[in-house]
Amino acid sequence: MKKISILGSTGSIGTQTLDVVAMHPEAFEVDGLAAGSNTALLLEQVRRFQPRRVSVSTKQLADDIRSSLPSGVELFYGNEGLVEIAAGGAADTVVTAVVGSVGLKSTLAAIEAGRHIGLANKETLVTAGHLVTELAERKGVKLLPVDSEHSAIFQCLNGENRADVASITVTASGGSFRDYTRDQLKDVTVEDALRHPNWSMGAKITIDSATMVNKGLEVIEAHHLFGLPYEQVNVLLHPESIIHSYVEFRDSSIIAQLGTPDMRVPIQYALTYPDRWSSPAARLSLAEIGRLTFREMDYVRYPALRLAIECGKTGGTATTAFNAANEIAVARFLRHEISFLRIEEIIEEVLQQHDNVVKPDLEQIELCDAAARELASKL
Ligand SMILES: NC(=O)C1=CN([C@@H]2O[C@H](COP(=O)(O)OP(=O)(O)OC[C@H]3O[C@@H](n4cnc5c(N)ncnc54)[C@H](OP(=O)(O)O)[C@@H]3O)[C@@H](O)[C@H]2O)C=CC1
Ligand SMILES: CC(=O)[C@@H](O)[C@H](O)COP(=O)(O)O
Ligand SMILES: [Mn+2]
Repeated sequence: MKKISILGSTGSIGTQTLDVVAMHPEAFEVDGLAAGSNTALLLEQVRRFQPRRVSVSTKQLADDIRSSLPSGVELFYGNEGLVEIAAGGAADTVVTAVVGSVGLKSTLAAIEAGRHIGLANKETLVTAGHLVTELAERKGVKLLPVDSEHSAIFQCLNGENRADVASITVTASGGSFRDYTRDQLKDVTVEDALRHPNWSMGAKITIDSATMVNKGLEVIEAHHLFGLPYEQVNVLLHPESIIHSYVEFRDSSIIAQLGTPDMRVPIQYALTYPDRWSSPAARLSLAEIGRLTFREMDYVRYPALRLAIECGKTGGTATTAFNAANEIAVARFLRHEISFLRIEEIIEEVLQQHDNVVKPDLEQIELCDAAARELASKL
């Protein structure tokens, strides 16, 4: 039995992780679940998966559900609660599926405690990639990618010599507005932006996908996960999201990973690596699809992607500021406070005022994150 804990069990990745657990009850045991505020769903998950430890985002929510929990279940709350679920208990693997850099401390705590990480929470690597990867290396902990593109690259690299890698290419669907001109983006609504053509995901990542910030975060995530310089990380538009990403080797061979868009596949692979188990994901029929299409990435149409890659190349706290500004701007867009195009403007304005710290420690990252959030909230 593999014991797993999930940070963000009530979200898109969290619930799909529990789907994978439910498909293999003989193999997985749920040790801990951390949710934000969806206590109704959390209680349902507690009844079904019988974790020993749970957490919610506030003391009030913890007080609200205390009497509904079976006896013996330990209850925590707040950021300390996330850390408790990540590092306490007895999990072998922690799936990091909270959204945003709020996941950083708990991810570091899980690694410190020697837990392998099923890493969905890409913002953690964007905000403090060097801290996470260095600690994982020191602790001998595996960072197993859940993000579909990174899982694809991870699978393509299986058994390969890293020195033979010429480049990796992260594919991008183009998001909800892939066929819109920049002029047409002026009046788009939150509801339009939340309609991703291929994936059903949480609200924040769906907006990130529409601005192409998601691909920027993923380039930075790939740089940290696979230890490659930015010059060896490419992005390619691929509207069908069938080729999840690929690796080109120095002999010109390309190995790609393909599949129908279903996050249960990369989630399960992170939990069963290096083994492959059966999955209910729809089988891919290339004959039925007939044609896959690709387009050169357009960095003028998607300026936030260019900006993210520039921040990655700058290094230090530039990516921390980028991520924090984006988190605030997306939250404001989702609350209908700003327009869609204002998201990338706010990121750019925050970066213009950012004083970069090279090789920051955790405290410097937290300070930078807070400052960028404050500014992005005011702009
Ligand atoms: N969805 C997808 O297909 C993919 C997602 N990812 C990444 O995975 C991560 C999760 O995304 P997704 O599942 O879509 O997001 P969702 O918004 O669907 O879920 C987020 C989860 O985090 C919880 N949460 C939010 N804030 C807190 C907090 N302060 N304390 C504790 N828990 C909190 C939410 O709880 P509650 O709902 O109870 O408030 C929820 O369980 C993101 O980093 C995303 O970029 C990567 C690849 C694909
Ligand atoms: C499922 C997944 O991994 C998402 O990150 C997805 O890739 C979003 O798609 P695009 O950002 O390519 O639109
Ligand atoms: Mn992805």
